[in-house]
Amino acid sequence: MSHVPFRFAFVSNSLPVAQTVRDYAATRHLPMEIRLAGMEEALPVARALLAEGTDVILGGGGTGKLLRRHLRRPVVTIARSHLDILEALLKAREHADYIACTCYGALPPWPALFSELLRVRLLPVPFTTTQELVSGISRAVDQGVGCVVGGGICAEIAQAQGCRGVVVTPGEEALERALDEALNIARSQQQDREQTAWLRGVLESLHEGIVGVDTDGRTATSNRAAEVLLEDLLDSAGADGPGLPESLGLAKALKTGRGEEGIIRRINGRELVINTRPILVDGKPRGALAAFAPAARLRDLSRKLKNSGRRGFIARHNLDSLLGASPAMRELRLQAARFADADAALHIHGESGTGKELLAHALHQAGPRRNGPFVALNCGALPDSLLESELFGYDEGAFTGARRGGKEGLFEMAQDGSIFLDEIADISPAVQIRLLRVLETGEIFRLGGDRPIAVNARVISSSWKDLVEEVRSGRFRADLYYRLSLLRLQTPPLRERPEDIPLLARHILARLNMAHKELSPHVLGLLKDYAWPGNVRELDALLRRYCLLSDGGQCDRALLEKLLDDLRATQGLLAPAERPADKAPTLPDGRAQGRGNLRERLETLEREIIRAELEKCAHNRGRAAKNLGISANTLWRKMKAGPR
Ligand SMILES: Nc1ncnc2c1ncn2[C@@H]1O[C@H](COP(=O)(O)OP(=O)(O)OP(=O)(O)O)[C@@H](O)[C@H]1O
Repeated sequence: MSHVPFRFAFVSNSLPVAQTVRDYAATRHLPMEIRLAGMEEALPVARALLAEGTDVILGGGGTGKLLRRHLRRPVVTIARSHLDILEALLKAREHADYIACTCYGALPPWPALFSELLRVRLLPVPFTTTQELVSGISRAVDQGVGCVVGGGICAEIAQAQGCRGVVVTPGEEALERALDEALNIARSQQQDREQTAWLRGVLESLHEGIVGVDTDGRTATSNRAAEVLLEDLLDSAGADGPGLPESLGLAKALKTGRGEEGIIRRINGRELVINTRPILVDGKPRGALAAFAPAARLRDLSRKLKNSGRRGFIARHNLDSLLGASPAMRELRLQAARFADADAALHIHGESGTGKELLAHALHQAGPRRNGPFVALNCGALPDSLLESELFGYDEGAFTGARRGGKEGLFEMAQDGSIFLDEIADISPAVQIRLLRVLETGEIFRLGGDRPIAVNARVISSSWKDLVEEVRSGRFRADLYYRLSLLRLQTPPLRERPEDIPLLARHILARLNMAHKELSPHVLGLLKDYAWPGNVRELDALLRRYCLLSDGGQCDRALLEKLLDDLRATQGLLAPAERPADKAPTLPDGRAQGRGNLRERLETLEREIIRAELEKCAHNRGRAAKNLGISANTLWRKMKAGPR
């Protein structure tokens, strides 16, 4: 027996009819619950059945019609066919030729026809309540009918009044039709339930809040996200909050029959972006839906999307990229981790190549803006006009050749992220003023634009020049300095932490796919002895050169010595004022100034240094060369060159 997953119930006031229905249902293996109830009790009985999980209610002619009128769920009536009525009339004719026939509701057309056909007198007894049925039958009996034909309990009522009664039981055809209909209804209800479950699943899996209202503005549906976003405006049962359809734009969608996209409203203290659409069934409005999300989340998504298409706007390094086990580097990492969270303007001071930019990336990555863009600009590399248009952007027509539609500046691009301004000490007084204004107001004006644009970017700046010194000498505005350096970090020069050199050297070789290249303790010693005015960048460059020129995996000590000598020879090319790393012996000003071009002056200076060192070492060339970190050969060569 195949299992039918539905529950049916037949509500009737007649036991024989109920038995007929149950017997027939059994032949089709359909479970059928039977409830005997008079017309007055039929409705509460049916409601209780539905509440208990009955899928479809069936009722006899009168009861069925009554239930159909009052229940919101479909009800199947087992309507007796004309054949069933004819059969009952034939049975009644055996006993009487004046017969009453009961009819629920309006008078049907068949009594006249059947009366003529069967050559009997028929008296129709219309009723809608048991009371009417009883009094109708009683009147018919008084009028002399010899038999009462009808459904349900009419036979019992007739018998109670001393008259014969014949019940019209539904025949097979009527039963078959009714049970087919009940099955169809149950199946389509199940499909509806499945569809609803899918829809609910879709609704609940959305991050957007969804609220649907009917044409009266009453909430018809909502999801969990809506409850979270609207809080007490929409309680968990989905009841309406005050004016919710208005604030969500639903009232307008209902009124105009048109939806809208991107409505921005502040509801419950939260800025929401709302899309609405009317719900039309057969072209007629049946309600409206609103889908909404917090504006902040949409901005976040759009920023991520923007960033994914913009290479170079992502911080590539984190605090672990900042190598070094020296106490100075450990302390720097610790402080950086703390400052990253502080989310205030931060200035990094340090010599060239000490990792200021790397640190800026790491600060962004470790801070609350890590999901926002990281935009970097070397301020020293650009002329004023270009620097301003890069930083602040420009409006269309700001200057000849300005791009159509204008251009977003880096401050705008860094929205909700960080902007790294390298070589900040080099910006002109004009740019300093503009930058100060941005930091003070949190707004920028594009070049040629008159509309302030709010910007929210953490400013990280850096400089190898000492900004305090720059302020003192009047080259840098003090007010801007204070704005930029609420927090300060200093990257230590490599010569102050020679213990980091082996680690850095191995890391650089590994990055060059040269991890197999050995560095003997002697070579590492040479590296540690060198002053590294160009810091880690210089170490990086030297090792690159070393890898290019040396062959095999062995440590080529001679080559490294030569490369270091070459470095020393070119060291002087950096003017001392621009090379804070170079804390080499200073000489009386007059001699340092010298004469000739820069190279000649530097050579003079170099010879002075060597001479001073030789004097210090009692003209022991080996010791002097060692102290200066060059080979004895180089020292000899440099002395031989003599003054030109
Ligand atoms: N502590 C460190 N660990 C690993 N790599 C480092 C470290 N410091 C610097 N570097 C590397 O050295 C190079 C120079 O670093 P960076 O550009 O950050 O220095 P900088 O101080 O900003 O230099 P400049 O002032 O000249 O712009 C980069 O390749 C960087 O990865």
